[in-house]
Amino acid sequence: MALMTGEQYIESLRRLKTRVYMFGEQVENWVDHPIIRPSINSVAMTYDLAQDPEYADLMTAKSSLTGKTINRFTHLHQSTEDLIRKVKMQRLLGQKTGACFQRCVGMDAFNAVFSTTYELDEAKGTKYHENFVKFLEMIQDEDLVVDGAMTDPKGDRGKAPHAQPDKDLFLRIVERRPDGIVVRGAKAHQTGAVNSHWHLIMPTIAMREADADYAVSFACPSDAEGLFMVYGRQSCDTRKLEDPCSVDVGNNRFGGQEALVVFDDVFIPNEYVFMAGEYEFAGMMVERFAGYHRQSYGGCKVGVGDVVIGAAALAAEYNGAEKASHIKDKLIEMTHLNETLFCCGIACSAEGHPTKAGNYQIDLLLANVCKQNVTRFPYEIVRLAEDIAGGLMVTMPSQKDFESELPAGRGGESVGEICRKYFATREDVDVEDRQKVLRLLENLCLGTAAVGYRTESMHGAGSPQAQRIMISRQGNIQGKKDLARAIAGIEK
Ligand SMILES: Cc1cc2nc3c(=O)[nH]c(=O)nc-3n(C[C@H](O)[C@H](O)[C@H](O)COP(=O)(O)OP(=O)(O)OC[C@H]3O[C@@H](n4cnc5c(N)ncnc54)[C@H](O)[C@@H]3O)c2cc1C
Repeated sequence: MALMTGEQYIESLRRLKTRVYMFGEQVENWVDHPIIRPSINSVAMTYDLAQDPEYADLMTAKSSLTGKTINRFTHLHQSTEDLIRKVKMQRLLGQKTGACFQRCVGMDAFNAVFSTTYELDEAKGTKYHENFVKFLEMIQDEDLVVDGAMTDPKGDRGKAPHAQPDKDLFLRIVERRPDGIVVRGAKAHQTGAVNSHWHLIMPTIAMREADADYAVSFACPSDAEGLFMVYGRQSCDTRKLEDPCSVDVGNNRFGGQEALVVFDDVFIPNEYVFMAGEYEFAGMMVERFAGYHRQSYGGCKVGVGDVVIGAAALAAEYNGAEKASHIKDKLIEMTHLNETLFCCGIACSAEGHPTKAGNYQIDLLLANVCKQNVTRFPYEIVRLAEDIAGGLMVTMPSQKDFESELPAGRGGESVGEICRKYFATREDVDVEDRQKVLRLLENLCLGTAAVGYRTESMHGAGSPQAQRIMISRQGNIQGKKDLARAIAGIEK
């Protein structure tokens, strides 16, 4: 199989025996569950767009491993052009779904594990790179989705993994066998975990010798024995249970998803192990994955930002306020912020360079600057969108009220007629269209999609301080002091 369709992807999930819990119960048919399905639809879009000749250049690539045409989400970047196409592909997906489409974390993990295992083997004489290449060839050939799993629960943030009172708060090796390892622990906040075929696990922080059992990287199928997931709630998620087709949901087709992934003594055969105790290389893997993922946000958040800006512009138009100079200026500001993020995504890609293993890596300083801006600008874009939208975005009666035929008015007008009368704006604007756009904005600013657009912008790929540490390391203040000395005529 070269490229799957969205429908084939959804059918492939039905064949997995993935164990999922939600609201305290095991979910049997999670593929069709109204809360989960929109996130599956978002991933399906990564398949459907790859089938469309219009997007072939962005969505597909020639595999550096097999020479076959593959989905770009499984590709090892071969050039700065590849890195740029990745960011453009992510913007496209954000525009088409208005949500998190979840497949980026796996792609970022592939590229980080590929280059790190190469250098690890070079230093230690191990065979992890060979293992990883075989694994990735299978993923590319079968066009599978892989959860990129880095974040451990971490317990007491002031203590190293081995010093935690509960040793499972960082994922670790609990047994070494001749044919593989047994792992125990969990990965938290895992994007797209439930609808992934495989998980690619990486350590969450740089480690010392005492943490060697925690320096572990491996791949594992979603339905492995001992693996299960607890689905994460999102704001307003149960609206999908009330009626998945209601205008109140805001985005009926697409969404994102996170879960706690638990490894309750899972056996990993040697062929899927990519690091097992080489703690000196944990930091390299973390830094590379984080770098790629910080680049990613210069694409996906920008695409969703395009939808926020478009919705705000429509809300202004429906209100009859679109010609006001301050509204125009606010839309300009939103666009300026959004395009600044895109500039950062493109810049760190254009300044990329090859790794020893041959795939391309982004410029680390610029990727961290990109993500640092992402921790701020979507919040300002959302603030301006809420300003333009007006209060009805959060006070609007339900779709059921708009449809109610219950007489309420003096003259027998129904609740629905009353709602349509008082929430009408321009004569040529359908009240339902106004409802739809305000609910979409609510979804993006405060509802299920805000998980991806706001809080993931803050913490995903690392909280803001993590980028500031990298910026301080990469910023070359010493070199800048030399420049100043030279211009000022100060001798060293
Ligand atoms: C929507 C969403 C999707 C995500 N998807 C994924 C995914 O697919 N894969 C994945 O691996 N991860 C994922 N993450 C996890 C993300 O990388 C983490 O949220 C992030 O690294 C922060 O970790 P935390 O949430 O545990 O926050 P915390 O570690 O609790 O951080 C909270 C605050 O405490 C500070 N802090 C924490 N520890 C220290 C310390 N030792 N010293 C000083 N300050 C400290 C932080 O800087 C921050 O300000 C996702 C997160 C979100 C919100």
